[in-house]
Amino acid sequence: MEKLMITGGRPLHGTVSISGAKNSAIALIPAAILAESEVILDNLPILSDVAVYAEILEDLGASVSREGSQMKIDPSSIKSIPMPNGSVKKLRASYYMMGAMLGRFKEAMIGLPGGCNFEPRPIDQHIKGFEALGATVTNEHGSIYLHAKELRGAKIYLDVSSVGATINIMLAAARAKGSTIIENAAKEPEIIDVATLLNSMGAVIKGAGTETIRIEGVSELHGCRHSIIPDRIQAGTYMIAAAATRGDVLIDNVIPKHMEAMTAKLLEMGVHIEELDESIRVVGQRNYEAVDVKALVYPGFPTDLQSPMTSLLTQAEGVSVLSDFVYSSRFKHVPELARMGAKIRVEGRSAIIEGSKLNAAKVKATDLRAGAALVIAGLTVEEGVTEVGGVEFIDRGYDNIVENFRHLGAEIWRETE
Ligand SMILES: CC(=O)N[C@H]1[C@@H](OP(=O)(O)OP(=O)(O)OC[C@H]2O[C@@H](n3ccc(=O)[nH]c3=O)[C@H](O)[C@@H]2O)O[C@H](CO)[C@@H](O)[C@@H]1O
Ligand SMILES: C=C(OP(=O)(O)O)C(=O)O
Repeated sequence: MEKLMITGGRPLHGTVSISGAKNSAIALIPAAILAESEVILDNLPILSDVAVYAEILEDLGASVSREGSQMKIDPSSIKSIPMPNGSVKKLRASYYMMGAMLGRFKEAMIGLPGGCNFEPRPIDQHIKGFEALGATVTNEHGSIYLHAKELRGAKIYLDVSSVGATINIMLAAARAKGSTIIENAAKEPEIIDVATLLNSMGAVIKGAGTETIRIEGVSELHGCRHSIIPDRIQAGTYMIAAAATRGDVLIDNVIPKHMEAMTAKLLEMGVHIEELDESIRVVGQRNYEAVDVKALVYPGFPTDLQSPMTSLLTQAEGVSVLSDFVYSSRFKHVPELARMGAKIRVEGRSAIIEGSKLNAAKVKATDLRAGAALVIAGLTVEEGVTEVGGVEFIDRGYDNIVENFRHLGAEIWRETE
């Protein structure tokens, strides 16, 4: 097991280039199995979740090769094989194999997904969508069995605008007979990215990025080449780290429009921000104002930046209230930050954060973004060494995190426990 060691107190300076988005990559890779020929993905991040997804496809007989940030997937010899255990248990997004296999083979057997379990994460809306398309879905001994004689387009109203359910239904509906309409669809940029790939493969999808998505099913999809959008959550994490260390960092290869909720909150706190075409410069200040943050679905403040933001708010003067309206109890980072001297109490779906100086401590990440929060907290500590365990969670979602922070002047390194 590895841990990160951090000697903080150094303002971050320089430029960091953001890789492709995890939450796009791990939907685009399964989407590729809907094609009959090779799909090439560019700007792929180097993450453990991506490596695990490549394994899943290889286990099914696809040919997958990777060179740097490019992955070539030839799904022509893929087979329908049950996947009750193994790699599918290692990540959350293995649920996309349900929609992709259903679209391609009209059947699938997949173990319930793993990944970050900061609270119960139901998949009832995914199942409701598959059933509406004509599939029979059963849950037996921890695996989901899906089968359809034929997939037929349907009108599906999502009770919650779920990212995963929206994408999963798009995957299955792309090769169903007739039209599908998803109402109350999620609007996250990664959904547009998946629709763009599917349309380049020959699918007919309109409205991705709005609450109504229309899909005209087609009988066959072909290979194509696609470049993945930048990771807005990694970008937001570096913006927060720059502000927290009172540094001056240019975050490059971002889509500033995707960062609006983050940028607005930093400006409200008193952080200096310059927005350029494909980059954002964050200049930290000595004093920050306490603010209230509400994590919501896109274009609201992202829940995935809620934990890193908690660490920054410990550096503000006064009391901030951070509420998560997507995941009501995503606060496993709070007791760990408390070990570092943070004054935070959780009430219902809110964390109430009082500004305070943090101290070095031995802490443990229990999920990906909790890990990012602890690294940021460690970077602000002026004396001593902070030890962050649970690095395997951080490696799920941060491409080259140690090298990137070192390049920005941080003293951070890996050690084996
Ligand atoms: C692989 C991936 O892209 N993960 C992201 C995706 O997760 P994921 O797709 O799992 O998250 P959802 O958008 O589905 O979840 C949003 C909310 O809907 C609820 N819900 C969801 C599905 C369902 O069938 N029933 C239900 O009740 C969830 O419990 C949660 O409260 O979006 C989340 C919210 O932006 C992010 O935190 C994750 O990083
Ligand atoms: C929760 C996250 O990811 P996943 O849904 O893949 O667990 C995340 O990226 O913060």
